[in-house]
Amino acid sequence: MSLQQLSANKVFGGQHVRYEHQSTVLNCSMQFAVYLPPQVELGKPLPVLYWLSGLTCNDENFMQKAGALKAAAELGLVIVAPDTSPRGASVPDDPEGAWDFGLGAGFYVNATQAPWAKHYQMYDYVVKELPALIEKHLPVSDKRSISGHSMGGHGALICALREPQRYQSVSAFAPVCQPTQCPWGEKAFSHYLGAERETWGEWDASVLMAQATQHLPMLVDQGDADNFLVEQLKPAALQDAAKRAGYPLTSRLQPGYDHSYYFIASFIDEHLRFHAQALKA
Ligand SMILES: N[C@@H](CCC(=O)N[C@@H](CSC=O)C(=O)NCC(=O)O)C(=O)O
Repeated sequence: MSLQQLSANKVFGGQHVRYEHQSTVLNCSMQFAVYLPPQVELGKPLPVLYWLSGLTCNDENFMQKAGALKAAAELGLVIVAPDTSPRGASVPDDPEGAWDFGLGAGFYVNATQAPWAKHYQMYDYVVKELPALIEKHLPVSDKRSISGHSMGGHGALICALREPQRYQSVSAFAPVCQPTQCPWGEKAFSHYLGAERETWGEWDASVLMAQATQHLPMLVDQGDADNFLVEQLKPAALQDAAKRAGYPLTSRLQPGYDHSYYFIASFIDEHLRFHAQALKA
């Protein structure tokens, strides 16, 4: 597995670098972005925060809009931002070109159904293949945390709940908390996973949390002026599951904030400090 560098920009004393590589699990070429803080110069492997973006995003949205890099530079955190789906002419998309399914909307699950299963294996990509690549080629340690927004918040939660041993902490902005019970999730899961709804629970954070035995530090922020809050996001489902499971969830409702990157930019420093503490413990 090799990496091809696409671009590099100095920022806050570190480097923002974009790479391309051939993904074995996704059967296509993929691009991702990395922020390497100035502390890489000291020669000690650094911990990594994986950021999973939401619907319609690629590796660029977070790096350009979240305002995270100054705090990452101060904290000595590497940030890795993958794309949100497999890409390329051979990858199937929503037949009607809708933005909530297909390209830009991989939902971080491993699809089981044709024609999606050949490429849409985003869970294995972000949990296994990409970290292995990063840890082979970049100056990082195997200390990982994970965060994300909306569809990517769902992704971060399910990665941490399914394989807590791989992460030190997890956080999310406006995550899709119960994808088995909301229109975005029902559309994606019925295509990627098939009609048998009983199989969907293994990809639903609220279901997984109710069964969780290993707990990680978990922080969730949600804006109360988010236009997707009631129909798609359902934070109460996650809060109820946490209560039932005794999971130490910090879930905050932030007054006046919407679903945009302005919301993420307002709280990203707190999330980075939260992860830095867990990664250095
Ligand atoms: N394309 C839609 C809006 C889609 C949208 O709001 N995407 C969010 C994530 S939503 C859940 O996963 C996002 O992060 N967009 C990228 C950005 O840079 O803002 C529309 O046009 O309304």
